[in-house]
Amino acid sequence: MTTQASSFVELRRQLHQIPEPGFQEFKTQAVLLERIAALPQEHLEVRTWRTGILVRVKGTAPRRTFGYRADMDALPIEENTSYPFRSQHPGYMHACGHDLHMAIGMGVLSAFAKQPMSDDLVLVFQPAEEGPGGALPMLGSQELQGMMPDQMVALHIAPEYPVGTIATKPGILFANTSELFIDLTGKGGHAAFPHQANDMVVAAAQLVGQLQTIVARNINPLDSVVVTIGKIEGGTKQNIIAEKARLEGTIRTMSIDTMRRVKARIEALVSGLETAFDCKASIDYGSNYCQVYNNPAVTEEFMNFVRTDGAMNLIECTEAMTGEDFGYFLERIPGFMFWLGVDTPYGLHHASIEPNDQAVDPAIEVIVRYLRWKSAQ
Ligand SMILES: CC(=O)N[C@@H](CCC[C@H](N)C(=O)O)C(=O)O
Repeated sequence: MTTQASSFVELRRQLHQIPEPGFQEFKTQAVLLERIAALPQEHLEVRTWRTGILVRVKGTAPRRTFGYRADMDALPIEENTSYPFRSQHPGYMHACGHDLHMAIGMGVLSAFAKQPMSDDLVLVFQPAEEGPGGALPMLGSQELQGMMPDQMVALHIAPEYPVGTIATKPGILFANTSELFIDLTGKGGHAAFPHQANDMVVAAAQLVGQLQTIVARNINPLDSVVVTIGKIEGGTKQNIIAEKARLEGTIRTMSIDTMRRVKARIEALVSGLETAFDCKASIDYGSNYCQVYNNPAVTEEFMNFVRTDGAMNLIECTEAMTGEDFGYFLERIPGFMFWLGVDTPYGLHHASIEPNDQAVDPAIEVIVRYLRWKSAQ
């Protein structure tokens, strides 16, 4: 879609071309800061935190602070879209919609910079959502102190819904997550003498199969768990037995208790593998995100607002096994996250995902109307 782009759609397309991984969003930060500098400055207070940005828009008679968060980082994916504005950074792509999230955030910020509401607004541009997680350290930062919102909102694009759709629910929306890194060390050797070596490619292959038994055999079928291995590395050449292998994955659960159970099973299987293959194994759980829990009262109020407002179609959705470190904001601050329809056949994290950015302007407008309405309460 390249017809008649609004200023915020243009921004989305500009950001789409410069995808950067977590805590390396330098160009992204510079583009956003330049846009912020072009806004009327009299009500703004701008701070940076690492590669993130915090902007307070002072209200006309503030009683509260409303927060809006947009994440900034991209994924290590080689883009395969038909976009004329595709990624200029080989091996990186905005495949999770953070380019749209930031453009919508900038639209919300622009509206209030030009015409503040009575309460304060804090726009949070947050790095490193895909990993290692920017929300938790940002929440503990000096820069956010004194700007802490009383209520938080964020959105995530949803490929499966048409443009003009908002989907959310009270209570749990996204899962608890834990990254998973398993390193295996055996004994390398000549491909022709397997009895003199200890092959970590075979061990890794077995472990991938065994890990699938956790969901199938150890978890109550009425509970929901994901164990995904997204990457395997091992060996150096086709005729050398691999001394080392590494598995990288993620665990998703609906409760902390189940997360503990899954990790205990992984540890038991890995320990068994060490015995079975006479190898050494180590497990690293990387970064962990808490669930995204939508405050029921605030979410229901928002859902009623969207129904009454009538500009967008509201769907009460079910929870998903996605993760989001926005959960850490919601752990401390009442608020909610919602899905925004962008109507594309490819899913999140797919190299061919082409979110329809005609969703950007209606999203800005509904969020601005909602915040003005809330501030008038
Ligand atoms: C919305 C979304 O896709 N979020 C990511 C969050 C990743 C968390 C962490 N790096 C992990 O992989 O566990 C997701 O994959 O759900």
